[in-house]
Amino acid sequence: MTPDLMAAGAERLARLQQREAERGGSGGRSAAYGRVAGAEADFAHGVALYVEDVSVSFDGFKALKSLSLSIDVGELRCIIGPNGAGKTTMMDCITGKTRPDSGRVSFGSNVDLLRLSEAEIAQAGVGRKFQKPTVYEELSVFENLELALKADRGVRSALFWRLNGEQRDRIAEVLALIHLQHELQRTAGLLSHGQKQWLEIGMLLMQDPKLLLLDEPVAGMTDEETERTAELFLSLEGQHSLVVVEHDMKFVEQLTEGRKKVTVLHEGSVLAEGRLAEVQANEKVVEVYLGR
Ligand SMILES: Nc1ncnc2c1ncn2[C@@H]1O[C@H](COP(=O)(O)OP(=O)(O)OP(=O)(O)O)[C@@H](O)[C@H]1O
Repeated sequence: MTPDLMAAGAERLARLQQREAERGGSGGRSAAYGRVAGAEADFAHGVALYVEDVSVSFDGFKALKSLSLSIDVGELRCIIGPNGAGKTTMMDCITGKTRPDSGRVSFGSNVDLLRLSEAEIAQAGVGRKFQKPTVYEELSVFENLELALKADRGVRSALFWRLNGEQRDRIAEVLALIHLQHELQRTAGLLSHGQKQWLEIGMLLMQDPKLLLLDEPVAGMTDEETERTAELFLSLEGQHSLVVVEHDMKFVEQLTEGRKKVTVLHEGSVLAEGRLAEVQANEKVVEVYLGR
């Protein structure tokens, strides 16, 4: 990128941040990208996330009932289940959007996520991707990734802040991972739906989250985009723990490669866990999915 383009980008970035500051901050949006020291998780036991005995009610309706599951460091876990099973509520509890009535949610063996705010949870290294892409449409692909690095800086320091070589390398690496290396100057609003989803995942990756929660990431994607997304997630496995909530069974099949564990949620708790073929043959699971 030329110095002119960079200066123009920085100005637009500053205007955008100014507008957000005037609106009272971007809340969860910037919170999702800032990273602070303080809540360092301990992964020595090989577990990235523990959800233990979590229950949530909404006006007496039990959305989660003693839900327990754990995700290993570097694991890619698909969570499936019919509509209303509690998948989104579970993610909301992990990310601090919903407070459970009881139970425990811990990041690594030591960070009690129930005591942290949504912003602190993001800062501790838990990234969340909602179903709808939420990139900054008026900024370029590059600027979106740059912003993901700068989000924890004030407007003035963001304006005068320049990327160092390592950060440029990281952006280049992420651009290649999300297949947008040839689109870096393209305005994000002009990208396809699938490309916007990848860009948002790229923005999360800029903060190097230990745990990534992805809610129906391939909804609305073409078959080719879905395939590429599976490749992307498989390439992230090992370096990050990924929890993927998905209804698209072909995609789940690609991700699990015939051997990984899948969790089936139903009526707020775990109905079955095991390899995809095993849970698909499970009578209770078949019953729940009957007619789907
Ligand atoms: N804020 C809320 N107030 C009342 N009920 C809620 C609230 N949020 C979720 N529910 C209910 O809790 C249950 C679980 O919802 P949730 O969205 O977690 O399911 P889900 O598995 O994500 O479903 P889907 O696959 O359709 O997204 C549903 O019956 C839903 O109607």
